[in-house]
Amino acid sequence: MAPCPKSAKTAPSWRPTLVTHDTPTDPLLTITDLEAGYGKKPILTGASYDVRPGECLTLLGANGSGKSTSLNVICGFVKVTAGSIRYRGTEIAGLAPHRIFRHGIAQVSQARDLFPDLSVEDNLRLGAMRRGGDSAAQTLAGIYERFPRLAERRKQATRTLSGGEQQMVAIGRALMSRPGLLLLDEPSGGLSPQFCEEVAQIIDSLKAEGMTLLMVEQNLNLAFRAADRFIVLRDGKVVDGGDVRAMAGDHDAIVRNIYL
Ligand SMILES: Nc1ncnc2c1ncn2[C@@H]1O[C@H](COP(=O)(O)OP(=O)(O)OP(=O)(O)O)[C@@H](O)[C@H]1O
Repeated sequence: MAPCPKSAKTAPSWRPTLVTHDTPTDPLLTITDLEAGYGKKPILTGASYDVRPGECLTLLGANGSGKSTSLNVICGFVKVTAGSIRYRGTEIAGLAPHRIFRHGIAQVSQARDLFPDLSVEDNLRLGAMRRGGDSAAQTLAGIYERFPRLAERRKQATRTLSGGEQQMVAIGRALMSRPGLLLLDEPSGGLSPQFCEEVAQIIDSLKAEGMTLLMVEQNLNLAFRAADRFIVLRDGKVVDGGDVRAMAGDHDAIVRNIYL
């Protein structure tokens, strides 16, 4: 096992603020009867679920069940054909992606979507576009405290970083916007066991700081370690779900439900 990475143990100066609501139990995100797809091909066919403040909800499901599509719909990259997406009580279904981003939803996509020829710092700064000025500089300092490895490579072209380091840039860039809801699509995808552990520790620290997370993750060890609750998508609908701790480690039952 690789030594514990320094980056995940270092306490950052910036921490996400806990969201505040009129009622503490209000969901942060409420998805109701959501339908979406590509052209005439329906993918989500009436999905309903919510994400509560400060929790990590993991979307599970077989390949092609619509997990990534769900995140892309929430961000406005895939058009909603029916149903509702309410974030902090405001309807965001149908808004353009930049407006949804301004509402405080940031995504780390599977492809990471970094600008390979830009420096690490320039990629990070792009994440602060919804804000600016001194607070962006302060947040950048916090990101470097959280990821010292990126501080060392701040002037380096992003394409020259390892896959794991690029994932840190992608997560760091999303955090630069100080999101109220962070969407993570396969954060451990294609990473070595050492970086998977590092990603798991990053998620642990974000959760400890009160960040709300909606995650798609095929690595079930990571999914169940990070998640408070899970839902299972099948044929574009939610067919199962529950509290991870209540499963008391009986993850096989969930896996059977996903794949059989
Ligand atoms: N841009 C697109 N155009 C057309 N079809 C698409 C597009 N993106 C995804 N699909 C299709 O939508 C379905 C759901 O894809 P999605 O990526 O949401 O699944 P997933 O559950 O995340 O799968 P995986 O676990 O394999 O990543 C798949 O059949 C896929 O081929």
